[in-house]
Amino acid sequence: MHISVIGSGYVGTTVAACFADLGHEVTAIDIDEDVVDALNEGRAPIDEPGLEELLATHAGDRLEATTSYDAVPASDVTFLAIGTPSNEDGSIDLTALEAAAEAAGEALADKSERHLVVIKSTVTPTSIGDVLEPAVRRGANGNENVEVGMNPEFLREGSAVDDFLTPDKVVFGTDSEWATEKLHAVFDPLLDEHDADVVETDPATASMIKYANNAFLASKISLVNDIGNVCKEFGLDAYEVMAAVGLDDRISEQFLRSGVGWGGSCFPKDVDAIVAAARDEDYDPALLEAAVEINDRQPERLLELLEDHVDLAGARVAVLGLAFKPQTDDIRNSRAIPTIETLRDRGAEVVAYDPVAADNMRERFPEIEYADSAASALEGADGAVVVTDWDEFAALDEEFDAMADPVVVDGRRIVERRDGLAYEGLTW
Ligand SMILES: NC(=O)c1ccc[n+]([C@@H]2O[C@H](COP(=O)([O-])OP(=O)(O)OC[C@H]3O[C@@H](n4cnc5c(N)ncnc54)[C@H](O)[C@@H]3O)[C@@H](O)[C@H]2O)c1
Ligand SMILES: O=c1ccn([C@@H]2O[C@H](COP(=O)(O)OP(=O)(O)O[C@H]3O[C@H](CO)[C@@H](O)[C@H](O)[C@H]3O)[C@@H](O)[C@H]2O)c(=O)[nH]1
Repeated sequence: MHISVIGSGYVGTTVAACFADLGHEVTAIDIDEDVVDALNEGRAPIDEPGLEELLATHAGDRLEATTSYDAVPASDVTFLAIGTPSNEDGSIDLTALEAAAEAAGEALADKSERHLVVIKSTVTPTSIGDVLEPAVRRGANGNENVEVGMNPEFLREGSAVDDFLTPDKVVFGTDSEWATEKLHAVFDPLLDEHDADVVETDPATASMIKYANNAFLASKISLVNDIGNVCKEFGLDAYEVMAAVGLDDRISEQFLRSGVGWGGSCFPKDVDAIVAAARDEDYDPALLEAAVEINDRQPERLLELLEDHVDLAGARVAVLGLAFKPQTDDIRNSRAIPTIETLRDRGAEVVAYDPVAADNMRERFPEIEYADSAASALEGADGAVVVTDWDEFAALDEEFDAMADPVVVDGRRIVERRDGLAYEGLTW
């Protein structure tokens, strides 16, 4: 099958490389020439385990990249994997996706066979019916052969290839049996190798499934953080409590790690977008609003615990971990950002360390100091906070002895407690 994938970011590149690996002929389309050149040379424009190997194997053979939409009508199915960022009020900004949808439609205006355009981006339930399908139809000049469907993506950064190739479920949101069959033809090579549930529904429901999924996971972490804060007040260990709670199959042991909260390019943006979409319909989703509020509060609680030991004004504070989670250099909505902002507001001198994300954070905070190891960040510091659970922080030991005052507040339960170190866990 020939598949065109429009947008070659985290999702588009992973999806294009994996489709090629599953035996499809794939054309990746992006407006960014550097991205297109990288793909054609078999290089990954983003850092994801296993992606470079797939691109090196299939580039120039089953996978080609271009800036031109000419490949769209030549393909059987087109996927749109364009960013859907937030407007100031948290609502979804469809500008880039709408433009790409219209351009895909234009490329299909003269196609005489049926063609399926699949939205892979995360979009609110009314986006397809109100904005994206009309954009495709406008571009296609009313060509009845063009149909629009939805196939949300559940991969995580840092394990994108593996997540895509071994999903728990795939969701097909379509308006016709023909479109559902097309999506089966795309995914059957994957489903032959890997047993996943297939959910067949309409495009709006498929869109909502993606938001419900992310809203549930983000709220699960906020609930765990709320319970964790309560545990801390009672002097109890939230990890011991939640390990037992997670033995209940209805709850599951995953996503029970309490701490400084959730960040990244998806949870904050997607929870904000579905809250804004619900408010637009005159419904206030109280639990989701509370999930955001609890998440916003955790960095403040981290620093309150530090203030029990250190007067922040004039203190030198080491911030360990800048990425929104380990195994990535992505700092988007990292909890390190409000942590550093508040430290600076309170007059602290910040020295930051991350194994890979420091360059990205330097663009956000050029004025703070960046250390090239955790050890040198800790040297002479009056206090330290842990924001990202990088494995290397678990090995820190005598490095704490070089602090002016060995105090650490751990926002991820990664540092080992030991004698001679004033250790505070955020929720334990
Ligand atoms: N990043 C994730 O982990 C993840 C996971 C699941 C779903 N999603 C969703 O998938 C969508 C895409 O996210 P992403 O992280 O891959 O975005 P991204 O910003 O990494 O990539 C988008 C790409 O689209 C390209 N582009 C923009 N306009 C274009 C146009 N008109 N024609 C062709 N290319 C164009 C950009 O140059 C960029 O390379 C979003 O809706 C996101 O919420 C993301
Ligand atoms: O028990 C946990 C698990 C995660 N996190 C935090 O939650 C955030 C998100 O983590 P994760 O879900 O691993 O990363 P993402 O790459 O953002 O993936 C999420 O967002 C994607 C984009 O929508 C979805 O496709 C994925 O299914 C969904 O897990 C990070 O800040 C983590 O530190 C916790 O605090 N505690």
